[in-house]
Amino acid sequence: APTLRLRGGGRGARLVFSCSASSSSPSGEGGFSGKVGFLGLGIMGAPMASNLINAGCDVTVWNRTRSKCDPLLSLGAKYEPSPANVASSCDVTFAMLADPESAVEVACGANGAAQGMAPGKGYVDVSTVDAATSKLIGKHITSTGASFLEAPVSGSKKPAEDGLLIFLTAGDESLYNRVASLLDVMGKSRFFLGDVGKGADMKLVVNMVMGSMMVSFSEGLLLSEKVGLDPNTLVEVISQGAISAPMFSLKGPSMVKAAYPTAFPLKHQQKDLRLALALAESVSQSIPTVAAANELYKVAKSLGLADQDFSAVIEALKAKEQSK
Ligand SMILES: NC(=O)C1=CN([C@@H]2O[C@H](COP(=O)(O)OP(=O)(O)OC[C@H]3O[C@@H](n4cnc5c(N)ncnc54)[C@H](OP(=O)(O)O)[C@@H]3O)[C@@H](O)[C@H]2O)C=CC1
Ligand SMILES: O=CC(=O)O
Repeated sequence: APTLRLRGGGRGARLVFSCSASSSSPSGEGGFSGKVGFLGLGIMGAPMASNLINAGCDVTVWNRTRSKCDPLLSLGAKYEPSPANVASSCDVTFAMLADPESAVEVACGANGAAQGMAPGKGYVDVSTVDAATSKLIGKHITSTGASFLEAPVSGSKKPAEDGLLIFLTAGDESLYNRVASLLDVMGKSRFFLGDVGKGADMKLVVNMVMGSMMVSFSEGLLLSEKVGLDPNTLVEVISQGAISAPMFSLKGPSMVKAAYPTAFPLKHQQKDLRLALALAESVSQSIPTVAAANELYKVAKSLGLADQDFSAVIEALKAKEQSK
């Protein structure tokens, strides 16, 4: 059965954490002793790796764009020139990549992590991908004798910086227990959901709800303005009622000003909706609201908003209005 373990653990730099602590729990969890690799230093990967370094872990990093490693190297990280090199020099390697294609390339491609894997090592993929991709990566990793855990995260740039992510893990439970203290540095809670694929599925279901909520919120903001209400007042009213959500309170004020500082890139939200639609189709479930939302994110991408925050989807609605 799925288990939830809440920890007061990761608070990034605010927590003194020993990577070689040796306490253990009945589930086999203990402090992590060994070297940690981190592949992919984008919006999420960089703060997650920083928190591990600040907690005292021995971290080795790699990123396709080499310059993004520099801030981590300044904090004390080591560098290796390929995912294979990171994996072979570390005990456990995390990967935070953009999408299924990049996650597969980094894990299974030329000089990919699988080439540096061996029995006793572990690979933890924290990217948001679909179950089939995760299973493919898991197969490559475990064929080397290493262990595999998928662990996509819920929570955005700020929770990543604050060590307050929610891990949705599945796969090798021994590896889950082995890296528990590392997950607790980067997150506030963790779920172990069973076989590889269940973490990916959970993440896609959560994000399809989030993507649709953002579209609905956007429609409300525009409609309120059009009928002569102050959209800032709408944000305030929503924040006090049953549909209050941190996402609305956080992003609403800047959306009213047509500002979309990127925390969760719109292109990644659209990727998640695309993958969620395929997941629903695999079990013949109709998700018409998500399908409609996905179309709007696609329009937003075509307007050049792919790298803006996903709240910029409101601009696709505005464009529809203008083309009337
Ligand atoms: N941002 C958010 O709020 C959240 C994001 N996520 C998920 O986490 C993952 C990462 O997101 P985020 O950090 O925001 O994304 P970014 O776009 O900021 O970072 C993507 C990372 O993937 C790397 N990458 C992309 N393509 C390739 C490739 N072909 N080969 C090697 N590396 C590649 C990038 O390298 P380079 O620097 O060279 O471009 C970068 O390190 C995504 O799956 C996203 O859906 C999950 C929760 C929250
Ligand atoms: O995947 C995005 C998030 O905010 O969670």
